[in-house]
Amino acid sequence: MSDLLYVNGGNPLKGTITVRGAKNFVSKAMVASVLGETPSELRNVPQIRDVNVVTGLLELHGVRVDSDPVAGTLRLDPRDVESAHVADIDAHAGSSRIPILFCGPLLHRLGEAFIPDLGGCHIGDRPINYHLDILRQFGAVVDKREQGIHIRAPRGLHGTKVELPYPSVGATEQLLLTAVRADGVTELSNAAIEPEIMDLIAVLQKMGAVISVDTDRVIRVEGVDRLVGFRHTALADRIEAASWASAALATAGDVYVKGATQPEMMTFLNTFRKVGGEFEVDDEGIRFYHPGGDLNAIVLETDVHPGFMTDWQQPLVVALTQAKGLSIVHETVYENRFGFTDALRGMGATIQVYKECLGGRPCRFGQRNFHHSAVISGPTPLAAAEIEVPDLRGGFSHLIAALTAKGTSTVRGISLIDRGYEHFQEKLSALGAEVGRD
Ligand SMILES: CC(=O)N[C@H]1[C@@H](OP(=O)(O)OP(=O)(O)OC[C@H]2O[C@@H](n3ccc(=O)[nH]c3=O)[C@H](O)[C@@H]2O)O[C@H](CO)[C@@H](O)[C@@H]1O
Ligand SMILES: C=C(OP(=O)(O)O)C(=O)O
Repeated sequence: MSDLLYVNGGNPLKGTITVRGAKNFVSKAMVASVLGETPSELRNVPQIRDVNVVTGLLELHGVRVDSDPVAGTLRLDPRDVESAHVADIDAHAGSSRIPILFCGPLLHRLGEAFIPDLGGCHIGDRPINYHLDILRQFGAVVDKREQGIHIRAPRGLHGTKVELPYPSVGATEQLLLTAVRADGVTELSNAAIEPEIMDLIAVLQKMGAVISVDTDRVIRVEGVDRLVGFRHTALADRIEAASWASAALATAGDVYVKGATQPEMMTFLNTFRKVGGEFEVDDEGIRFYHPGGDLNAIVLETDVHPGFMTDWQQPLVVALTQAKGLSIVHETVYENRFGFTDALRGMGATIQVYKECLGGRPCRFGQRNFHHSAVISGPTPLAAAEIEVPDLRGGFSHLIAALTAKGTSTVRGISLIDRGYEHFQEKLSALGAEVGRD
């Protein structure tokens, strides 16, 4: 199928779509299954490319994966991991951020692992130094090689005390997936506590792990000798839900997101309301709509949970181009997440990016050369354009811009969006958008 989408914009998105399990949880739960002695079952799994990539990695390592994509169920049987001969790991290098999380489970199962270079969105340098430091603290020996890292644990893995310099999601997950079967107690200070991490902890607890989370970002894990499989229904994708909410706002539409849940979206909902959007929560999902009249400019800072998620930022910025006045957005999680605004400027948006920390407290990127603050002046009509998708959320943001603009836009590279948005073209059509491929 062509990698280009035609979007005839200018009409409000209206209707109902469904979101399923969170990309940033499902892939980690799939990795956790390797730690079990018996098969696991994961439900509410979306059909997205990251799930396919992790399925490929698991199969490579001898995990049998049976999937019912329509029902959204995965059965993961790790009983043959020890007998797998991994010769072809490069096949999946570069596709996602997940390979690094195989370290702990594979060290426990096999005593060694080869991890290819990571992929994921190009929104900053995205080093893995915290991951490697954590693994070394557990007693692993890490050799950097040309196309990845080779890691071994000749003397086993032992509980340790770690303080993260920054509450990294991936590094917290690395620690959890390694500590659950390490010898002794592990304590992590300054841990990330995103809802997807809490759901991973729930999965590990079902498997037999002993993990406690304090209110001060301290996680304690008591290592156990064996873990079993889990049965679990993935929490909803709060990033996808917020993306559709932003699309509803930018196009002056009305979208009911079935499956969206309030507790994980509290911070987004507060911001959505301040911008002038309205929402109604019920037992099945959340209705997001533009009530008419002007939208309001806001000052916003992205942060780790419970702050405003960085992954919500890019779609919302498109809606802010339609708000009255000057909005300020300070991106404090990634140093390079405003590249997508180039295309918005080309469509008529007034957005300036700055190296300074605007609008709030200074962040890690302040005294350095990163354009990590944006000032958006609106409202500005957007004009149809030819756009190239830069990354997952930036790509969805470009789609929203094309839907907001009158006329026909061409959006290239849309397969990047498949990594995190299930059936997005069908969903757009269900909301009345005029979209098509050659
Ligand atoms: C697959 C997945 O779940 N991806 C999510 C995960 O990414 P990911 O787990 O990669 O993000 P992290 O929370 O680790 O990154 C946060 C910050 O820490 C820095 N850092 C991280 C690790 C490290 O070893 N060294 C280091 O300096 C990063 O460069 C970044 O500036 O959390 C991010 C923050 O909520 C989300 O945007 C991503 O959607
Ligand atoms: C940055 C993202 O994902 P990843 O970490 O998989 O690149 C995202 O989901 O927006």
